[in-house]
Amino acid sequence: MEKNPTMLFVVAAALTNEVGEILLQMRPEGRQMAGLWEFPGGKVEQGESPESALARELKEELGIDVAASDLIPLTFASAQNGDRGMILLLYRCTQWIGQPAALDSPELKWLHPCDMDALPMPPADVPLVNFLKKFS
Ligand SMILES: Nc1nc2c([nH]c(=O)n2[C@H]2C[C@H](O)[C@@H](COP(=O)(O)OP(=O)(O)OP(=O)(O)O)O2)c(=O)[nH]1
Repeated sequence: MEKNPTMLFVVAAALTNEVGEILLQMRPEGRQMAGLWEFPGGKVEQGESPESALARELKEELGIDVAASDLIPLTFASAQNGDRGMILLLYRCTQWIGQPAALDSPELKWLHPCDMDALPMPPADVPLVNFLKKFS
């Protein structure tokens, strides 16, 4: 990280329910990529581990409590984010406390990975969705 201080790390969760559906949220108006559907998550802040950043984002965005040990690394994507390189880390999560609520987005949707092609998502998410379609 020190050798590449411009790299942006983003963490995201494939929150998966008992029938294999995964939660997506719509990015709100006024934000970059508004209206696109994304995996809940956000940027890793200075001094945070990826897992504690993701647990923080899931609390802020959905109001749920997740233990860092329940975040299972799944896959990652590398993409350009404006003028910066971005690494997007996707974790599987099947255990949490609370009911996910749309605290930071206009809408939430549970859907199977094979149905995600029907929704507009950020370009960086394409390899993540392809991975989920293959291995979910
Ligand atoms: N959470 C999330 N972000 C994604 C996905 N795909 C993708 O390209 N991104 C991008 C969008 C944003 O440029 C960046 C995440 O930043 P964000 O703005 O949501 O982060 P944040 O919650 O920390 O918000 P902020 O404090 O910077 O406003 O990653 C995804 O599936 N989930």
